[in-house]
Amino acid sequence: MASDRETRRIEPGTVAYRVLSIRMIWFASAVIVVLGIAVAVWLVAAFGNGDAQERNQLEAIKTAGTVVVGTGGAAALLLAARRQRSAEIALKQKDLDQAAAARAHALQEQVADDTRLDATERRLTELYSKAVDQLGSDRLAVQLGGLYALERLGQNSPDQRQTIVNVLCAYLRMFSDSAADTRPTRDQHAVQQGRVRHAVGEVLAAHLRPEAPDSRFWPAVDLDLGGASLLDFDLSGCRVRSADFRATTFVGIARFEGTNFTDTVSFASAAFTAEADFTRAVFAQRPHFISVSFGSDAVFTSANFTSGFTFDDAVFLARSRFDSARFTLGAEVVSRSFEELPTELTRHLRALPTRVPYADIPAPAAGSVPLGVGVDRTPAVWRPAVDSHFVAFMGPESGKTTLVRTIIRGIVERYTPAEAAILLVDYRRSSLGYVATEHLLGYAISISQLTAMLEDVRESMQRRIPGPDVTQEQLRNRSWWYGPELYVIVDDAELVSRGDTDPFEPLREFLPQAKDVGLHLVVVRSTEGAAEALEHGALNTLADLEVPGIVGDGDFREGPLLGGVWPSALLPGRVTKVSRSGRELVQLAWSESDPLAARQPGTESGPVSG
Ligand SMILES: Nc1ncnc2c1ncn2[C@@H]1O[C@H](COP(=O)(O)OP(=O)(O)OP(=O)(O)O)[C@@H](O)[C@H]1O
Repeated sequence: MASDRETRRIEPGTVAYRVLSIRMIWFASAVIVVLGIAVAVWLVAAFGNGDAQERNQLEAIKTAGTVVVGTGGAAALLLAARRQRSAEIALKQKDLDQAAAARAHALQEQVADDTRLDATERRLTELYSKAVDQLGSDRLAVQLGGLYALERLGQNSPDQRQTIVNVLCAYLRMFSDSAADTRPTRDQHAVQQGRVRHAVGEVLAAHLRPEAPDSRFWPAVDLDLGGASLLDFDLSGCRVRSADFRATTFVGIARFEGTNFTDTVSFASAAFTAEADFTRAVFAQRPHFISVSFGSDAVFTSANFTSGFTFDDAVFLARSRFDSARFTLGAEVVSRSFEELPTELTRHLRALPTRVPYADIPAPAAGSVPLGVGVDRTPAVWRPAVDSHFVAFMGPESGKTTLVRTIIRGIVERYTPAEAAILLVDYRRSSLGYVATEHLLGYAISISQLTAMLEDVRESMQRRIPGPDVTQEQLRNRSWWYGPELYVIVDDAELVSRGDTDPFEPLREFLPQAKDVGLHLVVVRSTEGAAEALEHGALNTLADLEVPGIVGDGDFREGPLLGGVWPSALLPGRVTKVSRSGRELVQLAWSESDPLAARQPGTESGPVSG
């Protein structure tokens, strides 16, 4: 009760009011009843006789009574008004209380939401960390489990997709040794990693295809695969936002058929070891193909370059197809064949003629044997006085014998028989009768002939080894022996050195000191099995000596053969020439197989057999 009398302390915005007590109501009622009885008794006693004066007095009393009643009515009205006001205040207070309760409820919900979000985030982080751990496991099943857990996470949580794609790209970037990727391996760990990488590539592509079923498409994804070695990469039909393939090596066919790049894309310094298929690809921004190397066919048929392109210093080792491709020239969109495009678009694009007649090669410096022409049309040469030996790896029907003949012709044209003697190893007899000059010291078509010849060579080389009495002056002038330099030239070397048999073993010890003894070994062989062959025998010594050579047509799976250069599907005569000074794209010289004697009148002689 005491609290009823107290003025309630209410928050700002609420109204303070005093409550009428029950005791006060009883007291007022009793006073009124007593007052009424007293007035009635007094009226009867004072004015009961009815004369005029008493009537007047009674009237006055009635008036006074009326006034009193009126006052009471007014008081009642006041009370009613007060009651109304308090009811309204109560209503208003109720509203305010309800609003406060609603606010408190909203706050509670917010806290609950935050807690829920925290829990979800924690769960996601746990799942994510676990999946990433699994991906890094040593066991295939665990790795694949981690990969598919990440995929599910991305599928269920759209805001996590880019992060998950980044993780997958980072995983692929861990493998950058493209040479190792081509070597056949029995190492279980490497085989397992290959499977996981393949699966990662498939998961990425599966979520980048707009027509993927069940809302599996992840839009607006950026790819960062710079520097990676990607095996049989297939992004065909995908739509990605930006893509970074700088210095990426594509091992095996790279498929970008119908791929839509909606933002920037760079293939700068990338290497395609096999075919690159960009048929119907769409490039919304200008793609960068600066210094890219297309080891095999580059197909851009019906591709759409909506903002032009940059192919500065790109190297096309094989064919490039741009038929029906669409380019933007200024404001104009054109669809022309690549050859018809203005040079400002194509001026940096390097291409070589498909056939260069030997006679068209500009005369090289003295002592240089011409091989063909480079992209700038300057002669590509072998300088026997500087680099004693030379190796060439080329595919079937790609110009091996033509190269052998070109080298022989270069030697014959530059040196007299007294200066250069040729021992030609030609099991296929492709060049039988080609060297009809005295330069030809021997012509071996079988292992027995070759073995006997090489034994002779070994003996004569032995005699040329500088003895202890050779002076420094003699060493400088190489004047302690006289005779021609010996060029041992081997065509189709894969037929000669097979398995563990290497007939050139007797020459091996002389290869490092070739300049002292005047020995040159030229090995031309098929790219098939070349990586294996480089591990053994004389070829292995030549590889250790980092001799110059060429890598041409062949299966990229052989891996890099010389100076990190891979064989790839190339046109006949097209090769990469490798030397200590770098690599050069070359079209080898073409010439008919007329015997050299026809050009060397007076020096004619029959081929010398074993
Ligand atoms: N430098 C070249 N430029 C253009 N085409 C060439 C060149 N060399 C060879 N070819 C083409 O390749 C064909 C095969 O040439 P070549 O016989 O020299 O190849 P190969 O590799 O020795 O063949 P094989 O595998 O039978 O030994 C030639 O008939 C010619 O059409």
